[in-house]
Amino acid sequence: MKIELAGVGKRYKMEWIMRGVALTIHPAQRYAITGPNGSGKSTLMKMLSGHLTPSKGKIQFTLNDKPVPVSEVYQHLAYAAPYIELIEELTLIEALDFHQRFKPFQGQLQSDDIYRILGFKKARRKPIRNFSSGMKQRLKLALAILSDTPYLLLDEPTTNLDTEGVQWYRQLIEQYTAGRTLVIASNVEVDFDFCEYHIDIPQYKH
Ligand SMILES: Nc1ncnc2c1ncn2[C@@H]1O[C@H](COP(=O)(O)OP(=O)(O)OP(=O)(O)O)[C@@H](O)[C@H]1O
Repeated sequence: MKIELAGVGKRYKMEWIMRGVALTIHPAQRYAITGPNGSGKSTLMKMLSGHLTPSKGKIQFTLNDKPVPVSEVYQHLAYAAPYIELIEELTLIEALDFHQRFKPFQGQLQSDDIYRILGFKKARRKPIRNFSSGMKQRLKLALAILSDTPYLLLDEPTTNLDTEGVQWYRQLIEQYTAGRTLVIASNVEVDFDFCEYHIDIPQYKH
């Protein structure tokens, strides 16, 4: 996926969160969006996902040299973020089945492989509402990273993860993101230090 932003700005009421964003996210490259709390990382991620319309300027999505209408971007996208909730009523088995109906997993990955990758096989019949916050975060990340989509957005990926969880996240990135367009919003180096490009939000504040 290629994403081109021209003169993009976002305003909530009278406050401009960002202005004059001109950048191109190139296919199969990895980008980090950085900036202090409240600077607008999530706002930019939501615009990059097609879920939020800019107040000013234009965003164009292109896949394999064909334009993608903003209403269809979600079909090519996997997105994990604190504000995108899991369905808490489902058990893990049900959540994986439900997810696969809309977004198949990569290659030959079956539910059994996903349990193994997640590392909590015993929780298969547990409702997600009873998962710990770290387990929920692992599940969110696995659903997004293991999906077979060309475009992947991760907002604050290591929230609630312990040291082992952070290493687990980095290994998933290494194994399952080759050839995909990856954008990570975070303030924690370990989340994004492997990204080729860094986009610092404060530069768009003026
Ligand atoms: N729906 C909304 N209505 C009004 N203001 C909003 C809305 N969403 C975000 N904002 C404001 O936009 C600014 C940027 O918020 P955003 O969540 O994008 O920042 P962030 O860089 O992701 O922050 P954090 O690191 O704390 O997650 C904040 O001042 C926030 O209050």
